[in-house]
Amino acid sequence: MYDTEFLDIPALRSVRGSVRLPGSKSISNRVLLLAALCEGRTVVHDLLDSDDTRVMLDALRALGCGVQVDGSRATIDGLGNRPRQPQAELFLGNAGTAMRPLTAALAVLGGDYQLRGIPRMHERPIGDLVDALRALGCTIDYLGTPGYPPLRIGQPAVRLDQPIGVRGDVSSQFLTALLLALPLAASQPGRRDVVIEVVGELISRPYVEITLQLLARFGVQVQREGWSRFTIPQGSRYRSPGDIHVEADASSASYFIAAGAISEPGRGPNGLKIEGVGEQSIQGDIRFVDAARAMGAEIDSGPNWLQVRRGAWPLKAIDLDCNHIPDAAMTLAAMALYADGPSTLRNIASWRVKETDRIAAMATELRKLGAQVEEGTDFIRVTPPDSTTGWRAASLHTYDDHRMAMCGSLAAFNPARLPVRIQDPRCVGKTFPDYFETLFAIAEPSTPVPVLCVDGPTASGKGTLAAAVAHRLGYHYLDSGALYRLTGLAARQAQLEPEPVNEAEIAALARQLPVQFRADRVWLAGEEVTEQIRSEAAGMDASRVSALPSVREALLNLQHSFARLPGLVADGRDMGTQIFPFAPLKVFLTADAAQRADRRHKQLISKGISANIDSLRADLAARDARDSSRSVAPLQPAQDALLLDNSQLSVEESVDRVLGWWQARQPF
Ligand SMILES: Nc1ncnc2c1ncn2[C@@H]1O[C@H](COP(=O)(O)OP(=O)(O)O)[C@@H](O)[C@H]1O
Ligand SMILES: Nc1ccn([C@@H]2O[C@H](COP(=O)(O)OP(=O)(O)O)[C@@H](O)[C@H]2O)c(=O)n1
Repeated sequence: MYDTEFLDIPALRSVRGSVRLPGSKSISNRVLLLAALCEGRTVVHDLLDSDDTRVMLDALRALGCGVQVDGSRATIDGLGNRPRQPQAELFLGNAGTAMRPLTAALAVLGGDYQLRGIPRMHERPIGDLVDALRALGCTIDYLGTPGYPPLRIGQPAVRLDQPIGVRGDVSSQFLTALLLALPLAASQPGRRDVVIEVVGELISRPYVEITLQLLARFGVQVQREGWSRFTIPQGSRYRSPGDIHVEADASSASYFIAAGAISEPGRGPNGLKIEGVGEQSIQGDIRFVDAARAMGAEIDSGPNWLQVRRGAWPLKAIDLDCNHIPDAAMTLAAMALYADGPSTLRNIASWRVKETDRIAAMATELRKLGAQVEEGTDFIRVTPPDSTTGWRAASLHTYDDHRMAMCGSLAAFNPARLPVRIQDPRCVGKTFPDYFETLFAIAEPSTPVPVLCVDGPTASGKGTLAAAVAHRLGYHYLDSGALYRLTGLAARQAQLEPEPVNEAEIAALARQLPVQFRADRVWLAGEEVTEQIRSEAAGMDASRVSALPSVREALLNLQHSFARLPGLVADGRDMGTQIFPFAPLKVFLTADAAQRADRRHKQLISKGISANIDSLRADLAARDARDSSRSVAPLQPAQDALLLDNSQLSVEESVDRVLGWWQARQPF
């Protein structure tokens, strides 16, 4: 997951290959609650690991439920009809799929519970559900603004003699919450059928369909008359299905369906394969497939997969009632940027009470990209930017809304080849923590991947600066010196002196270097050598092998392979002059020699490596001299490099200076 302030996505041309998507949020949280409410053990497979599922798991633990998570598998030991903790304070973040059903279930079961969330959760209405539960005899108090969380739940005196009325036109989650909670009441001895009547027209019906299907998997068959009356038969009781698999998230699939539909056709005919969900999915958002087809996408499907490629181009504008796919419809708004005219998405009033006011947010952000957008209480109309002159490079605000961030990324496929900035990219953690990594793994950029080079003499602080800048930008990091250090070590291990007589053999080793970088650690042929290559002796060997032209040549492809989406910060001696000559920013970092020797001395001592300051100064001078005077790729600033002498600067000041230069080169 990108935990950066923003993420700059270079212009993208196409997607190809295959993606496996994380489990559905709606199914994951429903299944977790159902598993907690029944007796016995349920093993949940392919569970989504995200902010919203984590708050649900934490809540279930707080209620005394047995919860064990191992990767994407969770083992839940259910509570039966009674939480083991009669009193608890639950923090539910911004997860509507946790807040609403837990409110209903706990209100029916009774106890002393407080349910809270982040500030936005306290602005998301819950009054209709509370009204329905109070009419049923539940005790619920508002702890803040009436009609909104936080809530306090007490002991109920449940009455089932009347049908329970609930509004269906604000959020279908209220009905879902009652459907999940009321089997607990129906299972009590002597109780009667429980009848729920929906007041107003029910929106987002497919989500209710998911609820009904999952209730059936857990042993409760709800009878439904149209979409207005639901009966839970007397004596209904939750029974664990034992094992249950969560489908991949159909809403998450929508971004990749869209990407496949707008992706330039590649060399191969097949487009993008999406695994984990097929057209027969129980999730309502799978109907996004029809909308995408209407816009021109070519989509094939099998039992658990979709295959997408571009069909009509530009896409065909649509005018669609999106009530049945409220979440995935946001993706259509992004696809509308590539259509042949204005597209109108109707019946989407529920967007206004989601993670943010999504109609207003979408209108504001799409306008930044150059689209004309008209919004009403329950519709949005998007007129795309002119494909040759209308696009703008934009920094998109994401409103702590995962879908705004994922939709925004689709603007990177713009024909003007402009990058797009996604602010606060970590908000995708709500449903799809690795969304951007997944996108980058299958996307091809339409312009070279941006590279920021930091070159300079030994111990000037290149590695420190480059790694920090990479971290702040969410970019990959290449420590090219480590490759020469590794080559030096490989030569030693092969009993080869780092001398010109052995040049061909050392170059052969460098070409096949069995190296792996993971987190901050380095492996050579399966052996961890992170510390070993940091000694001054290893540095000296590196300097010697690096003077051999065929060794430099042999390491070229490996270095280029680090330039991957979304970008790279590379440090070394010749990043800007030889390896990435077209890099948009090159920094030549220096500090005076005494300072550098002193820094290196402190650095080695702090790592527990003994060092002598005098010999360090001498080594440093020798290395500077060799690196600067060698015939190939001598250490020197690129013509277009910016010089930074950090003798008097702290690390943070150097990082801020370089980020400032980088920002000045961005179009937003
Ligand atoms: N601007 C700076 N001010 C003070 N110390 C620094 C600065 N930059 C780096 N250092 C320290 O100097 C040492 C050498 O830095 P390093 O990044 O390993 O250099 P290089 O990669 O150029 O050999 C490290 O201990 C680092 O913390
Ligand atoms: N791009 C690069 C990086 C390192 N090198 C060589 O590899 C040696 C070790 O590089 P390094 O960056 O790890 O060294 P320090 O700057 O940390 O001392 C340097 O002394 C250079 O001779 C190079 O020639 N070209």
